[in-house]
Amino acid sequence: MSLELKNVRKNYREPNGHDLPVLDIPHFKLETGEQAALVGSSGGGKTTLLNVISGITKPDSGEVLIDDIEITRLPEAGRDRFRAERIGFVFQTFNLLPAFTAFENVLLGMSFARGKADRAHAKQLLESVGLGHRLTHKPAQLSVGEQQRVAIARSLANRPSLLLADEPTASVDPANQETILKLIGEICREHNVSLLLVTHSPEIATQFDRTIPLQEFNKVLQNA
Ligand SMILES: Nc1ncnc2c1ncn2[C@@H]1O[C@H](COP(=O)(O)OP(=O)(O)OP(=O)(O)O)[C@@H](O)[C@H]1O
Repeated sequence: MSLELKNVRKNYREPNGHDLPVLDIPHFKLETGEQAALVGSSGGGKTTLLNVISGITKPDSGEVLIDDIEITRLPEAGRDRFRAERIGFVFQTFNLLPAFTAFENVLLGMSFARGKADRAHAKQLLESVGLGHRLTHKPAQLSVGEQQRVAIARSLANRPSLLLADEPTASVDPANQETILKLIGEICREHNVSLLLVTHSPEIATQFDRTIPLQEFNKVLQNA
């Protein structure tokens, strides 16, 4: 899946009524199958950018094109459907459902968009993140690194073509960070998924094909 942003701007309204510019992106492109890490400091607009790309937040102006479909033109329900069917997410806090097993968490990730759960695919995903022997464990019975691996398996449950990862190793201890990053990279390659990862850590970013400082293409940060 290719992703392109053109002249995307987003301001927030501050409690005092002033506008707070967060994004002003003349152009950004992620090619099909590419893996890129965006690096930016806290408050630089990383989460806002991911929300704009996935259609959760509408920019004030500009275009977001995914495989040449202008998602910024879709109505909210259309953006929700597009996101559910085509985009996977990995979060800093894993957002697993505590009452369900690893296997059920992955199954639940797929049922919303596709209408039917593919049990064999869920099992295969958990096996490919090294958790074939932990299918019936609940999140509290898994280590933190294993929980993140379940979340990675779940993020690909709907066979998305773009994976957005927001600080995916922030809750994982340093020894496991590299393993998790490698795993995300490998599983995206294996399933032909484009990857956009955001992080505040330049060290994490260097592990990907392309490292892009947010300030390089977000003019708000250049003018700050
Ligand atoms: N709904 C909102 N209303 C007003 N201001 C907001 C809103 N959401 C975010 N902001 C502000 O916009 C800026 C960018 O926020 P954002 O969450 O995108 O940054 P970030 O780079 O993801 O930060 P962090 O790494 O700390 O999570 C911050 O200064 C934040 O305070």
